[in-house]
Amino acid sequence: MSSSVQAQPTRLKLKAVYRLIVDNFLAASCVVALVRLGPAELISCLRPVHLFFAAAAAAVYLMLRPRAVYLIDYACFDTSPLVRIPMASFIEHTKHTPTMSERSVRFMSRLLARSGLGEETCLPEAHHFIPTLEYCTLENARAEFKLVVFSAIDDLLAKTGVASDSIGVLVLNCSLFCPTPSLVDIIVNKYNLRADIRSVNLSGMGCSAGLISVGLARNLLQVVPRGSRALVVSTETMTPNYYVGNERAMLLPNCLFRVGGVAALLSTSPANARFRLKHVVRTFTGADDDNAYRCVFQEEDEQGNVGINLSKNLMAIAGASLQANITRIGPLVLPVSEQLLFALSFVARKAIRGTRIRPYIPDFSTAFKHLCIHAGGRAVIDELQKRLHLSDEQVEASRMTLHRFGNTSSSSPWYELAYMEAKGRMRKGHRVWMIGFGSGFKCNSVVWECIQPAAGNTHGPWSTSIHRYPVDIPDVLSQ
Ligand SMILES: CC(C)(COP(=O)(O)OP(=O)(O)OC[C@H]1O[C@@H](n2cnc3c(N)ncnc32)[C@H](O)[C@@H]1OP(=O)(O)O)[C@@H](O)C(=O)NCCC(=O)NCCSC(=O)CC(=O)O
Repeated sequence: MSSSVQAQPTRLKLKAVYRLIVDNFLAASCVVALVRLGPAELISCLRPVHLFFAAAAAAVYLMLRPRAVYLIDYACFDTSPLVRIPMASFIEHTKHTPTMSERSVRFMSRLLARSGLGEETCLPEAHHFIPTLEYCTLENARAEFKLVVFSAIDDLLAKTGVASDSIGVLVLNCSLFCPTPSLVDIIVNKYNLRADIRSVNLSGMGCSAGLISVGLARNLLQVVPRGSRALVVSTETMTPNYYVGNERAMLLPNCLFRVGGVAALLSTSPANARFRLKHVVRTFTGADDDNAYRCVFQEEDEQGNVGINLSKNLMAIAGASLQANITRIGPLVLPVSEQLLFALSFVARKAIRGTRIRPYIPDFSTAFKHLCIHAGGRAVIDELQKRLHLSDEQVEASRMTLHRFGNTSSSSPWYELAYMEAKGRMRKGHRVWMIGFGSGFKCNSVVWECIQPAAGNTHGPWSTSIHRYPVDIPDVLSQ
């Protein structure tokens, strides 16, 4: 025991030296070569043709490279205490739902105690009435959507001082509510947006769609006039999604999903921008794997009650899809030293079959300062923490967001970003990794680099509660 504790600092020191050497190898070799050549010899080596090709290559690169995209700002829906659902109220409420058995009520009560959700998460107004299903109307669903999304957009426009008629692109994702006219039409109508706006409404794409929206907005910004603005809205409308049957896998979403939403403003102009978009990486594992495809599945139970069936395999599938995602994002973000170790372990595992060489898990703290992992559920965060060898601090924003807001679907990484900012932990140059998971099965990543941290925690979803966080979250709440 004591020798392993002593070995730990030595190993860390050795790793630091290894990184220093490997990560600076190329730069150091260039400097040595230049010093050995000397300036006179260097100039004599250069011919006009070299300069011509260098200038031509630079010109082609400048013309063809994609435009940089910036995040001007974002605003998360600040959930109102009026629609708060303490656990006791939730359980009391389900007891009055005649189609739910006593066994189901006990099951949900047990799940809630272990879910990692706190007492301040919010459900839409309709879910506070009995019998709930009678209030889950189209009109109430639209009202919930408008409350969440208009509040977030109003905050965003007020924060940025941007006029709504300067928005040229609108991308919205909401998985389970897809009325006609569409949700983007509701926004265009309310804010009197331009007649030539390029608008896209994504539905049925699950919790990872918020990051798909960011990627889509980035792509659309490449083909509209330079400096245009894109409004990205991510939300889930809970009103029509109250499951009243007794299938355990379909009762789970009732316990986990809560109200939330975000509006974010992107642009190809860096003016007043707070973050720069570095990478968007999408991976999809549902093509040849029915388990992955079906692991978040909307369906009817035997009594015809519609709900979302969450498979018990979800954690394993999320882990595998994360593996696919980091294999693609790793080379884009990790320093050479980490990539080399990853490649060596990969080759060793392939070459020496039958031996138990564990795959090398890169140290992502060398690439990112902050992680925003979709707050899908306690077990999902546990799985990711284990897979990526993350510290408690690295998953703090995710656990605290789950505790304070519940699983708000595609907007959850934004509540986590807001958490980090409200804590005053963001600095210029810090890199943020947002990871989203969702039905399909998809794992998507977005990387931001901070240009300008938030001025303070006077406004936003955490403004009234951040002083109470982080909180200790026991495995099981005493009941
Ligand atoms: C709900 C939990 C907090 C419960 O934690 P526990 O430590 O108690 O876990 P556990 O596995 O022992 O589960 C407790 C009891 O619930 C049952 N149970 C758990 N998961 C179940 C499931 N999917 N279907 C049916 N039953 C299930 C177990 O059998 C057990 O019952 P018994 O005790 O009788 O044996 C955790 O399982 C969790 O976080 N699960 C992940 C939730 C999830 O899938 N989130 C992703 C949402 S989808 C998403 O975010 C993306 C998208 O929608 O696109």
